[in-house]
Amino acid sequence: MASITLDHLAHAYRPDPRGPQDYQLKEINHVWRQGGAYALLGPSGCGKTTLLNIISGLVTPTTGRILFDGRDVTHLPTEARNIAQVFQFPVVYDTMTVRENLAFPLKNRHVPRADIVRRVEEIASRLDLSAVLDRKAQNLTADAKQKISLGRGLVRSDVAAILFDEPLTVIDPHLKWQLRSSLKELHRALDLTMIYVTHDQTEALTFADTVVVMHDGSVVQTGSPEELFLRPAHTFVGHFIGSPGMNVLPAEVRGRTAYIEGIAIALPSAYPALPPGARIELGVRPEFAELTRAGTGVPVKVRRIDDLGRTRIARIEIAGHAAAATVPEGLSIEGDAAGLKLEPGQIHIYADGARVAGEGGA
Ligand SMILES: Nc1ncnc2c1ncn2[C@@H]1O[C@H](COP(=O)(O)OP(=O)(O)OP(=O)(O)O)[C@@H](O)[C@H]1O
Repeated sequence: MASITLDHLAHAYRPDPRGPQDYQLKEINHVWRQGGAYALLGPSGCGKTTLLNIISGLVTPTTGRILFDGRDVTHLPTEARNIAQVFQFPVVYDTMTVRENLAFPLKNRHVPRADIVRRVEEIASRLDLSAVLDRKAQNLTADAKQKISLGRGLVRSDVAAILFDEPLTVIDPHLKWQLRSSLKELHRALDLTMIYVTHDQTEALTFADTVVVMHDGSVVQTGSPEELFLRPAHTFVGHFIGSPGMNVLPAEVRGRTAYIEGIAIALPSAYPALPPGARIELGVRPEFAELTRAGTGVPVKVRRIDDLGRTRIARIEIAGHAAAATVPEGLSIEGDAAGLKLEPGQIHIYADGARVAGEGGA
């Protein structure tokens, strides 16, 4: 196990980068704490795999350093980094049994036989593979093969970190939730540093204690699932996390009031430090925006109401801008006119996408 430090790390695939636009990974400074459960979350093409490959040694960064427990490994090859990796698609030896597959990484490192037996059985049991331990891998389903790949990643106790690159892509949907919780339990039991790359917020939020959100080659926020939900540092995080995502509306802010096309919304704090000329937006999650009767709160137009089972979500317009709100139990709306009540402490103000802290709040 190790803590992994990314020190002023940046990467451009072209050999002669001329400016920020040439970098697929913009400068990152981050410490992956020893024993932490991390997710690296972001849409396709944001740079997740590039960063993972820099950590594992498959890609050498254009600038910056990578340190394992303070030791500079930037120019060390993968084999010298003691990293385990699990990829999207199974990497198993078909002609070996499940037991032999799981034991392989340990045998290679001359781990004592008794330790191999114990560890293989522990990992097999946690991944529900005990019943097939003596079967050849080739006859197993794609799900079982991917579980073997996960097991091969998890079986070593001496690795600096385990990197998972979208490991549940090929797994049948009904098994996914089960494996997600198995991985979480495995993390608790094995005390290893785990970095889980995904574009799926549910996978990231259920697995990780700390989620690193990437957008367009940059880390836009690092925080607990709760922080990402309650205080999105960037409008992208607000959109990307949550279902539906945060409402982001163009606004003007004067004193403790925001105006959306002239409609006043009271704010809990003032924002004297908003940069002049910046694009100002108000962000509020649908969970903190409640539909009310027409004539109360902010006037809105209701486009439709979606019944999601446990909750109802109204698709609304605020001064012509699309938004979503929660419909409280028992509220019935006649026609398309309604009101909107916002929870003041859950309103955020953004300048050019970045959250601005208010001043003098309650
Ligand atoms: N070998 C390469 N040469 C040039 N550009 C590359 C190379 N590999 C990736 N890129 C580019 O770098 C950017 C980041 O890609 P990367 O694969 O790291 O993103 P990602 O978030 O992992 O996406 P995905 O989930 O689709 O793999 C993309 O614009 C991609 O086209």
